[in-house]
Amino acid sequence: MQFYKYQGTGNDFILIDDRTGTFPAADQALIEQLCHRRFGIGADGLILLQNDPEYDFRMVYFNADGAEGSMCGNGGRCIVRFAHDLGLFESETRFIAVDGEHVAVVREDEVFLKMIDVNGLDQQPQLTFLNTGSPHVVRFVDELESFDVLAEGRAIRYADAFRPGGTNANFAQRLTNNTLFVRTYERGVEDETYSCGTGVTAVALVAHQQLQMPAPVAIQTIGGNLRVSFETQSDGRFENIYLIGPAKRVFTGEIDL
Ligand SMILES: N[C@@H](CCC[C@H](N)C(=O)O)C(=O)O
Repeated sequence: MQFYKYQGTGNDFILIDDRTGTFPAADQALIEQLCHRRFGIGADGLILLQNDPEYDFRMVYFNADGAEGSMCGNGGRCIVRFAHDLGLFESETRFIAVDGEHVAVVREDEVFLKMIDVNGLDQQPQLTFLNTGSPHVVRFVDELESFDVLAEGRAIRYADAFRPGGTNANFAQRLTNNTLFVRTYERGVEDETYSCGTGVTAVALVAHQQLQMPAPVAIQTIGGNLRVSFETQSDGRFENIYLIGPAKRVFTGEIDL
């Protein structure tokens, strides 16, 4: 079976053209092994591109632990680039994912991915919880470079308050008027990743609400730079949220099943 490796700001994924619907998607051990960085191809997740009667394609996303995940923003940008590389659309596409419909535009190196609307933020002492397609905690810290994202992220990810599903955990530091540095502990990878698309989206919305940061918010991650644009409604809702940044094919190969 042929696979394609893509990355979006260092969040890396195995992409499979599963328009035949023959990939063994229920085999969690296989997906975990393919994502393993010693025994497999190595990736933060695996994504199937499947047919859908009403959309250009369907995105099915699995975390590196082999379980089906909630929405992946960087993976969404990568599958849009993949579908574009396969010739499924010219510049604008409409696809369906676990959290609903998405539209996206490819413009040179960048993919502009429309995210789901966000209804509100749950402000708790020292942190904020919200769902941008995946569940995210946002916490602002000083000295993010030297912050222990693994230990602090894991503690939030498994905290009683977020059981049973758990949450992803993002740590952010303001750099300029509209720029943030963000590091993320990802549920399902159970480690810090180089970037998390739904995570930086969550951070941008919280930064707008709590730090009055203007849109678009620019985000630096370990793996590169992203932008998040959005519109705010008087009732506190966020609409027309776009995650913007590069997504690239890295290599392709054969899986021995
Ligand atoms: N890397 C992703 C987030 C993927 C979802 C997450 N790990 C989960 O299932 O909670 C992104 O770019 O959004």
